Amino acid sequence: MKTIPVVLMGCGGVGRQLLHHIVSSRSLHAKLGVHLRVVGVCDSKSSIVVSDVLSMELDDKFLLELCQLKSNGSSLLTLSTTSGVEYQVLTNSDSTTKLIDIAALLGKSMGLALVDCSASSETIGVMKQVVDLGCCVVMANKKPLTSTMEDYDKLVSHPRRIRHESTVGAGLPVIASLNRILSSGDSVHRIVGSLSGTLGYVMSEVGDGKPLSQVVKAAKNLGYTEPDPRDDLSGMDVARKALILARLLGRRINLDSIKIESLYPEVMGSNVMSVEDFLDDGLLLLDKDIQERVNKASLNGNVLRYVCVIEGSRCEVGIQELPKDSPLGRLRGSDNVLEIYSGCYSEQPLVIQGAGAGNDTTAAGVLADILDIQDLFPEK
Ligand SMILES: NC(=O)C1=CN([C@@H]2O[C@H](COP(=O)(O)OP(=O)(O)OC[C@H]3O[C@@H](n4cnc5c(N)ncnc54)[C@H](OP(=O)(O)O)[C@@H]3O)[C@@H](O)[C@H]2O)C=CC1
Ligand SMILES: N[C@@H](CC=O)C(=O)O
Repeated sequence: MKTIPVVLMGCGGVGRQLLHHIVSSRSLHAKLGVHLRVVGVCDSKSSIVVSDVLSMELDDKFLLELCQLKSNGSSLLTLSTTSGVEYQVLTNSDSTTKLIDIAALLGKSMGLALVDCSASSETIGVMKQVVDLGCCVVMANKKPLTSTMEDYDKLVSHPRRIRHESTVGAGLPVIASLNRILSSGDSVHRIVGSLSGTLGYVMSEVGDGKPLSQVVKAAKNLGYTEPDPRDDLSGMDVARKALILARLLGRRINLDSIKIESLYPEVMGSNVMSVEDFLDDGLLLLDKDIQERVNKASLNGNVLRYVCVIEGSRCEVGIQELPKDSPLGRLRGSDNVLEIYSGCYSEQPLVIQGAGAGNDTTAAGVLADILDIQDLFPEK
């Protein structure tokens, strides 16, 4: 039996769903000869860590209680459990030091998978250090890989120990497929796709005549959006995915090299209004403009789609008018589609399509990534 010690950073929609998947997959994992031993869980303010990371785990009862607490909107600091687990609660200032200590201890013995299901840039420092300490990192969070080239180079310096399938297309096998193509020596010359579950859903719903202000709220309730939906509507979340793909193709570029079209003006930015004000008031002001664009496209037999194009030195994300019956035009709901053109796929692209957002599919992608690195962990 292999045991994979896991520390989870972020127990929001995706992180909690991951813990649920881990708990409900116990018997499957036992058959596969692997056990995921969760030794720590962190939120934005604190961390909970077992007293002895070499031998103990946060048991399933504890993990489910923790999920319940977080889904009620409480901080980990307020957890009181009926499970008998011995654990420590650390505040933010002590959490980083503790995580590094754990990584130093486990990295050279039984290994550690540090899983980033936060939406924060604050995790980058600790992620880089644990990589140096011989640990594995698994990410749903796009921010570490879209930081500076220096941060990126450090994070990917041990490719076998990093997995980030869910950063692009949620649970879809985008990164794995691209890595397979690239490792065979095939060269990818064009990627075009619809890479946002939120914007895919928004575009197909406003195309059906629903107001933007209504469908963005629905996308948030369905778990498709980033914590602040403006990260989706600004195009920034798609730009991050484009950057991750472009860097995978070997382009040494940063976010500021990407042409990005925003669906809202700067006066509705996060430095001007709160998320609540944007959702309640700001969005209403955008309804008319988007509906006019939808109607104009419709007169030409077209629909609006938010498209990512990576080709040569071109890397851009924005709204395009496309024929209703094109692969992107036919997309519905939160589905993503990605067309990859390469030497082997030159006339007809390799196409990857399916649900591209949602806590369930994203967490499933993260869990599959953790299992994918099991060979790096010793048999017990
Ligand atoms: N939802 C989806 O469809 C997809 C999401 N993703 C990515 O998954 C990630 C998580 O998304 P989601 O679960 O929806 O986001 P949520 O906002 O629901 O959860 C984020 C969690 O991260 C915690 N957090 C914030 N800062 C830190 C920090 N510095 N250290 C540790 N934890 C921290 C938050 O803590 P607190 O509870 O205290 O606020 C919260 O628990 C995002 O990066 C997103 O881009 C990727 C693909 C698809
Ligand atoms: N907010 C993102 C979630 C996945 O990355 C999206 O809508 O695609």
